[in-house]
Amino acid sequence: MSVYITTEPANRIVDGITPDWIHPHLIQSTDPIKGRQFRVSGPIPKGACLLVDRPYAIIPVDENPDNLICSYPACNRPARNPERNPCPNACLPDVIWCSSTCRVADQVRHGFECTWLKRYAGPIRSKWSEYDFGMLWVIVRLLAMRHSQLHKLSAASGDASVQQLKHGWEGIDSLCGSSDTWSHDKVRLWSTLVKKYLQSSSAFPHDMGIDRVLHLICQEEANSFGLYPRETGHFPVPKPPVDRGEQYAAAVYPTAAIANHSCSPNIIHKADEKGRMVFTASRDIFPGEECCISYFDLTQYNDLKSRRDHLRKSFLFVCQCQRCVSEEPVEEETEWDALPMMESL
Ligand SMILES: C[S@@+](CC[C@H](N)C(=O)[O-])C[C@H]1O[C@@H](n2cnc3c(N)ncnc32)[C@H](O)[C@@H]1O
Repeated sequence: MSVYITTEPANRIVDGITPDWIHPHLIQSTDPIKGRQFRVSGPIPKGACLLVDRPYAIIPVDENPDNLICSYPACNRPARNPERNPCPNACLPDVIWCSSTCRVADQVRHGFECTWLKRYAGPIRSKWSEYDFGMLWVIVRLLAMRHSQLHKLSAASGDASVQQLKHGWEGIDSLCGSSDTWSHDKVRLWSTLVKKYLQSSSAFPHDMGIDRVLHLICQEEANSFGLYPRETGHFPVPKPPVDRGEQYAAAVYPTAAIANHSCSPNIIHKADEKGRMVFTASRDIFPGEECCISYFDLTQYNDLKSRRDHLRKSFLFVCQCQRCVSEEPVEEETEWDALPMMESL
């Protein structure tokens, strides 16, 4: 196993980003091909928790009412109890709080998305697709969260604990993703959707230009996580294989998004009861090693071609993880002696 020793200080990772828990040995560095990455500066035993990151935006994607989650970001628990509260403005049945306390505490953030949801959710779902609606709603929730953070900052300027809140948006701002990565057709579609539904207006009052919102979509598409009932990333795949189940939510995490993919990951990931993304070491990890998750369910794709094809199609990159690189067919060396001699001119 190759081990890369980094000299970066362990606290570098918290620059501008404040997850709920980050292991002191988890650091951020940069790979020339993959971009930002997680490494460890000290040994990590199997089973250790490396990261607990709060979603900056989360939406339910499952129509099953049992899978709806409380909209208040400080809660985000499954809202299964009979006392759950819908929006008084009836903006969208998927918007629910687990209690009136959460609904009241979430007024500023939800107020930002409520009119937009009421006006556009139905038309977008019927004219475009459920996927397009979900993507736009995540963008609206990212901007709603930013709006509520700015609101809290201005209401309590000078309070150090509140100052930390601004870091969440800085994490979102620094996510990778650009329109060059995506096909012209995709970018044209997103551009149409932005102009039609996400321009600043009385229904959606934000301070960003069309190009910045389009860029935010590119970032969201490259970095959002699906949430599943079971863990992703056990490797080697257990026998018999256990899949991760049906997706129930989608979310964007400012810090967890730094994790690159590997087809032989050393981290398993799963959201906890509050929608927070939890990274756990699936084996001992040595100082200097990169920490990777698996972006897909490893029980579904086995050989090099199917893994790389899936990643190229769904995530638009050619996987350069250790497993893929080691499984690449070795190019046969030309046996010059076996070739007929060429006549020289
Ligand atoms: C969620 S981001 C991960 C963090 C990213 N490296 C950054 O700089 O912010 C996903 C992007 O990282 C890169 N990436 C992740 N895993 C990779 C891998 N196994 N091989 C090549 N590129 C990878 C790809 O550019 C991909 O679009």
